[in-house]
Amino acid sequence: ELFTAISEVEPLLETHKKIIDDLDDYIQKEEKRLYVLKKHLNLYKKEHGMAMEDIPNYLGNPINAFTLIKRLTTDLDFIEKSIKIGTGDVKAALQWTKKLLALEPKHPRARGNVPHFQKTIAETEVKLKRRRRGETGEDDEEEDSKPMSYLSKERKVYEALCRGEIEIPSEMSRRLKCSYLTENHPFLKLAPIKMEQMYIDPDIVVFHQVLSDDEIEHIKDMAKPRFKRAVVHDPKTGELVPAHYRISKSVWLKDEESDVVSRVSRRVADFTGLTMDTAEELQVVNYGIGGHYEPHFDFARKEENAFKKSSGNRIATVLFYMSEVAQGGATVFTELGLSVFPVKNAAVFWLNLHPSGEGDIATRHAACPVLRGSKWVSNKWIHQGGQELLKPCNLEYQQEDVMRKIPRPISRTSR
Ligand SMILES: O=C(O)CCC(=O)C(=O)O
Ligand SMILES: [Fe+2]
Repeated sequence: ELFTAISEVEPLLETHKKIIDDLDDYIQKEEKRLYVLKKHLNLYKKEHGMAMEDIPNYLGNPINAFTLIKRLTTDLDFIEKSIKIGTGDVKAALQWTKKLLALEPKHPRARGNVPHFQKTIAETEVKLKRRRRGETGEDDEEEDSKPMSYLSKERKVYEALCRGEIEIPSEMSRRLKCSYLTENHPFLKLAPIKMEQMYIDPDIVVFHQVLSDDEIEHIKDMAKPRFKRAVVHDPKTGELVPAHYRISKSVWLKDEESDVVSRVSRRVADFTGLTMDTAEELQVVNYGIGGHYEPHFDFARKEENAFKKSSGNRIATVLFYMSEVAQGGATVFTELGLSVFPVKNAAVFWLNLHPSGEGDIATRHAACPVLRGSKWVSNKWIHQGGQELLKPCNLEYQQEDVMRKIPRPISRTSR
């Protein structure tokens, strides 16, 4: 009978409508995705055309060099992701395939697809996790042992400090002084060093004009042919390894290699009042565009093996600025909210350890990415060994992980 037959077909129109809506929705999403991909393709084509017209001129512009690298790394990740989205929602596909198998357990395509979908989901999750870790610059163990909120908060502070958006409290900046350093060595009575306080407790100071242009050129010339990718101490093994969170090239120069290098060491001893007998060699570092060193401590944590073989922990850091940086490249202290922008010929100095010898976690710092230009620094890490008679110690036990209030109250007697 015609009538009954039509009544049974009628509900199919609902399915028909749903298919129209779903297809419509799918096509719209695909069109949007293709539009974004086409936009990227056109940009790639345009930039490539411009680059081929005059390659040295194109790559000589740091913005072009930087965006080329960016297009081939982070942008490509994004493109890959949006192409993958085009192949469907893998999690939903897995769910539907499982439902199909419940009805039709022997369906050969469905059975074959399940492991394939599971593999794709697992791979995507590993990639996401790796990307998250890359952002923090921490390794697995540290990431697991610290709440994510601490690291993401630090990241925000780090980025804001790099942009120069955070100022130290006015109560602190009012107390900061510039002076001539004449103590520590008779030589300084003749040629005092200009000292600028940047922060009080922990004390961070900048010594101005402590390297001459000629000395800088000499050190750079020695370093250039010997540069290697910079490394860090692996917290577990103490071995030196490359790390994604430290991007630069570096080299170590010995005092014996050149009069300039040994003169620099002597000068550090003069203006810090500390012995260089146990100090590390002079490390020279060059950061290109995008080069950086994410937040870290210069001292070894208790659980680390870094300085087991050398004379104690890194009591102090002297960081010489051997260039200005056109844009970016500040040294920032994430616990203090302090940015130090490189000034050529100057050196920034701070103590990494409390008087008790415990690591001072307020000294956590980072080198911001260079946006334009190139950044040259060199540093001298001074160790505890041999400082016993030069630096008064303190029996007060200051635990490494106890965060003292910052800014810390400044005692009257010590200032
Ligand atoms: O380059 C800088 O500004 C800081 C470098 C640094 O923190 C380091 O090498 O340990
Ligand atoms: Fe450092």
